[in-house]
Amino acid sequence: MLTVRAPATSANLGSGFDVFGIALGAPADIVRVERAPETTITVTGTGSEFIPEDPEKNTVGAVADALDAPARIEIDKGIRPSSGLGSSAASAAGAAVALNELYDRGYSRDELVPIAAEGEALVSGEAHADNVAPSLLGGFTIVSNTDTGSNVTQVDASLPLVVCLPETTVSTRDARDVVPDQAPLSDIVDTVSCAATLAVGMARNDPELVGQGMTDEIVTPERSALIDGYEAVREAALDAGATGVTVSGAGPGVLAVCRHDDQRGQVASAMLDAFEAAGIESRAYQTRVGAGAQLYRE
Ligand SMILES: Nc1ncnc2c1ncn2[C@@H]1O[C@H](COP(=O)(O)OP(=O)(O)OP(=O)(O)O)[C@@H](O)[C@H]1O
Ligand SMILES: N[C@@H](CCO)C(=O)O
Repeated sequence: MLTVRAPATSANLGSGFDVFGIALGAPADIVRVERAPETTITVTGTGSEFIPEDPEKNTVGAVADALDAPARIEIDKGIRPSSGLGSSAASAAGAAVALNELYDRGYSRDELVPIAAEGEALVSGEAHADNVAPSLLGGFTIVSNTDTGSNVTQVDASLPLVVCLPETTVSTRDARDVVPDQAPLSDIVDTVSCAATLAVGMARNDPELVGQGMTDEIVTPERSALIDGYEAVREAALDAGATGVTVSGAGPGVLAVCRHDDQRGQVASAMLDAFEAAGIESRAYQTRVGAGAQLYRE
């Protein structure tokens, strides 16, 4: 049996809607595979009661199909679904790495990105790759769509992070419905400026530049309105020393970038307290930008 640990991810980072993503050190999904005449799936772990085991409906089923790699697949969920932490993408990325190895398909990690994105198409209606790319490659990723597919640029960034996850859910489908079709040119100019600043910050491991570049006035204001307590949590994290705060992926997770590891405790406490003051239970992960999916043999 082959085992893969596939990390959670945070997409968008404010200014990079559908483009930027980072791998998180924690949490993660564990995906185990062994050859079988047809694909079967079992799901255990956090939120597993909301995840279909039917291969036609689970992201890993789409990946097994795309790789023509039928298998008995066990998913142990460490990442709650509809969290904004790339739960569905982590399973897909883990399955892509595991099945590629199991059937000796020989694809590189870059080549597995569009294959794992087939799973995302199944659940959100679009094969967006901004969660599967960092889960496969680790670090900070930039996904761009071209006529011939998608290109991914990756940087091994290293930054201290806090991700605070309220006990509420937001489905990516619903969160995509509130994204505006058009935006004023001045907002687009500001977003490009922020995105460029953030990318340079990642390349330099500079939390000030990354935090500065996490602002966007087009998508995040609409998305954050779906998260009760968001503004208070954001302000609390900034007051506690975070350099930037934004919605993680489609939400409701909230991502904060910190200057150093020791600061994460106070930022996490501030975010938890602000959610609690809004009457919402939450949990916080004190983590860092992490590595991509890791393969183990048992
Ligand atoms: N292996 C899987 N893991 C998690 N969710 C899955 C999986 N397969 C199918 N799903 C479905 O995908 C949906 C969750 O995906 P959704 O995109 O809303 O949230 P997410 O993956 O946490 O992240 P994000 O907001 O970061 O994209 C749920 O309806 C869930 O049942
Ligand atoms: N970029 C996607 C990622 C979902 O995690 C979105 O924000 O809808």
